[in-house]
Amino acid sequence: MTTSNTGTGDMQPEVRQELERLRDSIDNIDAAVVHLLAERFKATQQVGRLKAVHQLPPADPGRESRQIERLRRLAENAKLDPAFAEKFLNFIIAEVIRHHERIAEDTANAQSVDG
Ligand SMILES: C=C(O[C@@H]1C=C(C(=O)O)C=C[C@H]1O)C(=O)O
Repeated sequence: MTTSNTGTGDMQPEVRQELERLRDSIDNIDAAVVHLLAERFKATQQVGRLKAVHQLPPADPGRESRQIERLRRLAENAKLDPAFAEKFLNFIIAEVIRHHERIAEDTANAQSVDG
């Protein structure tokens, strides 16, 4: 067992209060991020269905490059590490492309069953 302080038990009341205030703010921001991501995925699911019906490819590398450039610029202006912003967007886009591949597969299977 270590002696390091990992909890909030033995903290001065002012420090505890400030920590709670900051953590409340972090919780609100995390909730906003989840809601924004949910909205983004709702929109990308619609793009996925549109692409599947019109037999367009799941990924669009040109669009992705433009988004990454734009997000890096926004990050720099907001004093956020642009490399982190790029990694974060790439992580989300990879998940979206997986969804689009699945939608394309399901759509193709449904069309072959329908004849
Ligand atoms: C949502 C799209 O599909 C893919 C996912 C993207 C995204 O999550 O922003 C961007 C380009 C595509 O690779 C799209 O083509 O707009």
